[in-house]
Formats: sequence, structure tokens, C-alpha cells
Amino acid sequence: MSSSEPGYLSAARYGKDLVRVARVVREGNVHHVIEYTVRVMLEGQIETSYTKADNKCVVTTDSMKNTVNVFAKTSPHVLTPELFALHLALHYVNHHDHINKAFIDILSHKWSRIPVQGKPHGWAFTRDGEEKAVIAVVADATEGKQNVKATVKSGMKDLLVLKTAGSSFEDFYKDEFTTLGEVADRLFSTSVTLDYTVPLPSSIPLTIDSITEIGKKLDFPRIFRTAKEVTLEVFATDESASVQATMYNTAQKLLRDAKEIEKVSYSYPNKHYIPVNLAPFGLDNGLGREGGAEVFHPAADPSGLITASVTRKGAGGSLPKSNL
Ligand SMILES: O=c1[nH]c(=O)c2[nH]c(=O)[nH]c2[nH]1
Repeated sequence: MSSSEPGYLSAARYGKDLVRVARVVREGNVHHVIEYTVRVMLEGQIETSYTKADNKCVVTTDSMKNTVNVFAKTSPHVLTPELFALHLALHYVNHHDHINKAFIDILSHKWSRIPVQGKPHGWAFTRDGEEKAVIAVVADATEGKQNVKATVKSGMKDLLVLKTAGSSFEDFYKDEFTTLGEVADRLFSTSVTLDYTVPLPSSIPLTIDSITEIGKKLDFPRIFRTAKEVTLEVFATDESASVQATMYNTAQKLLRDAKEIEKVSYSYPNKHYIPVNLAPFGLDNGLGREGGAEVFHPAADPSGLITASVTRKGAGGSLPKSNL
């Protein structure tokens, strides 16, 4: 570092974003298809590319795009985004001496089989929902190439839900800024974002060769299905006292139903539906009557934004017990 420079490089990470790839796996008349948007980000001894204009340490972002395409063809794990991301992440920290950390993020776009006369079709697909699976894998070799650690987070976003009963919001804090009225019955709608951490089994060494074994021990597709089912079921059935309380109940059920999950985080925008006053038109829109209103204004903004993480006891959370 030149002593005349006022600053020093305190963080550096680079990579390729928005690498779009689709892969078909054909098993006779039954085909499988995935469509991913991948982000690859790397850290390591890359400082001189910033500070000395020396590109010798730069694994090009163009090669990252090529690597994603090659792995989409060659990786036996391509159909399971968690394992595919782990494969890519381990590749980067194993293959390059000077790369210590790899961050692989995958957005998995939904392709569901078209039902034909009640049976899922072998090779025709439809986008039957806006939700996307979101995967984030970090491989960390800062403690040595023989001692690589990795974290796997899965989840989803853009799962849109709405219920027309079973949601109230009452008895909240009031001060001179409060104008909101209490409601025993309201519409509740949100676009679910959730992510959960599944610790990798400590009994299996973290190498590329052991990814298959990890996949046998951790059924990522089943955990993902459970996360979606639990989220939808609790949303539908909970007698909601608030977004906060429903979110907490959802997270607890997910920890009960998917024992592999150590921690789950939810983010729910409260997409407000505001009953319209139709009295000027001589119409009773049921304002203030329990279960009454029928016409609402779906407000684009602002929305509430409620977030929480629930961590399995014994796994170590971020809130001290005294705060709970
Ligand atoms: O479920 C809710 N939580 C809030 O924190 C809140 N705030 C608000 O105005 N409406 C709601 N609803």
C-alpha cells in the first residue's frame, strides 16, 4: 500500500451474477428440468488485483459463467440446488490455492409437471406459482484446504398468500400517533420469504466425493416441501392475532416437522387490504361489522414488514434469554 493513500482495502469479493442456466435430465420418457440463476462470488488472496492492478490472481468472472455451464452438464448433483451449490463452492476452494471462500447463490425457477388427465406429464411443464427456491452456500477454507467448512441455507421467496378470515389485530400499543382502529376480523396477505439453515453432518468429511452421501443423509427436496407445506398450513389455520404471532407459530411448527433445520427466518410484508367506504354511494360495505367488509383497496404501499428468526434450542440463538 502506498503510504500516500488515505485508505486500505478492508474487504474484497468478486464474481459473476445472473448466470442463467437450464438443464434437462432424460430418463426414458420421464424428463427432469431445472432452471437456475446462479451467483458465484469469491474471496482470497485477490488484494493485488485491486491495489496493484495485477490481474494474475483473477479467476475471471467469464470462467465462472463457463464453470456453471460445465457443471450443469457434468455434476451428478445438478437437480438438487443445495448439492449443486455445494459442489460448485467446494470446487472453487479446492481448485484454486489462493481462493479461501466461495459464495454460491442459486435462484431456482419453478417448473412443475403439467397434469394430463390427473397424471403428471413426463416432459411438459408449467410455471404454476411465482415462488422460487433460494439457496445460499458458503465454503470456507480459511482454516486450511484439509479443513473446509460449509454452510447451506435454503428457502423460498415470492410465495403469495391471502386469507379472508381468521385474522385480527387488537390491543396494540397506543399513543398520540395512533389512528389505527382495532379489528377483530381483517384480510391478511403477504408474500412469504423464508430461509432455513440445515447443518451438514459432522460425521461426513466435506469433500466433493462425499456430496452424494450428504444428499442421502439430508433429503433437501423433502425439507423444502415441508417448509412450504407448513408455511401454507399455519397461514391458513392459525387464528392470527398478528403477523408476528402467526410467523412465530409457523416457525415453531417447521422446527417440529423438519428436525434437520437448526434455524428458520421469515420475512412477511403485511400487504394491507383497506376496506373502502361506500356510504357516499348509499351502499353498506360492512365497515366496522365483524366479518363485514366486502370491497377493499389492495394498497401497493406502504406495507408493514415483519421479520423473525427462530433457532432450535441448544443450537445457540442471537437473542439473549433475558430478552425473551
Ligand atoms: O399484524 C400486524 N402487526 C403489526 O405490527 C401491525 N401494525 C399495523 O399497523 N398493523 C399491524 N398488523
